Amino acid sequence: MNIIEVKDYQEMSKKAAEFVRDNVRRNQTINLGLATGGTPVGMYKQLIEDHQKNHTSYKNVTTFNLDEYIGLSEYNHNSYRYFMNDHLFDHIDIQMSKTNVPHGNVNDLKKECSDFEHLIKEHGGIDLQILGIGSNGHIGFNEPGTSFDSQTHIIDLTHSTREANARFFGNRAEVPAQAITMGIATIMKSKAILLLISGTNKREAFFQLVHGEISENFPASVLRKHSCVTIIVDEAARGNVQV
Ligand SMILES: O=P(O)(O)OC[C@H]1O[C@](O)(CO)[C@@H](O)[C@@H]1O
Repeated sequence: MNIIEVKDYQEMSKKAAEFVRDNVRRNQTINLGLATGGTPVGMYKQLIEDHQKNHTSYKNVTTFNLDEYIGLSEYNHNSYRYFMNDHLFDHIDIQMSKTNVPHGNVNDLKKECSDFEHLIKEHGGIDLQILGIGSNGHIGFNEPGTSFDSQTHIIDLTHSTREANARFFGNRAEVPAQAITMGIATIMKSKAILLLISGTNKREAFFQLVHGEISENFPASVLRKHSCVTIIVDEAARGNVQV
C-alpha cells in the first residue's frame, strides 16, 4: 500500500481531489467508485472548484456508489443518492444517467443487489474506487464478519455504525437498520483504490489496517491483498503509528 502522509483534513481533501482529477483527465471515460460519509466531503468540494476553474470534464465519466440505506427514497436528505447529487453531481457536468447509486427503496432488494453487481461488470469494472473507513474497519457498509468473497448484498448495520452516523439524522433510532453495499469482493475487483483516513477517531482503525492481521473481523485489512491501494492519512489519524 502506498501511504501518503498529510497534515490535516484540508490537505487530505486537496491531495485526494488532485489524485481523482488526474485520473479523470488521463481517462475521460473512467468508471469511478464513490463513497459518502463525512470523509470525502472536502474532496468533493475541491473537485467542484477545479471543475469550475479548470473545466475538468465529467461528461463521459460513469460512477458507482458503494452503498445506500434501505428504506430511504432518493428525495430523503439522508439517502446517499441525495448526498451525491448535493455534494457533487449537481455541480459538475456529469450526465445523471451515468451515475449509479443502489436503490434502497425498491420491493425486490435482492434483485437490486444482483442488478447492481451486474451493471458494474457490464461496464468493465471500476477503474478507481474511493473509500473511507469506519472506526470498526468497515469499508462501504461491509461490517466486521462480512465474507471477503461477498458481492453486492444487504447488510445489517452494527450498533456502532448507526451510532456514528446518527450525527446526520438527529438520533440513532432514525438511522436505518440495513443498507445495500458493494461486497468486499466487488471492491477488491477495482483496478485501483484510494482510501482516505482523517481524525483521531480513526486512529485505531489506521493502526489495525497497517499492523493488524488480515481478517474478516476487520474488513479493511483485505486491502493489504490488493496490488494498487493509495492511502491518504492525516496526522490526527496517524498518531505515532509507524508506516
Ligand atoms: O467518513 P465517515 O463519515 O467517518 O464514515 C466512514 C465510512 O462510513 C460510511 O459512511 C458508512 O457508514 C462509509 O460510507 C464511510 O466510508
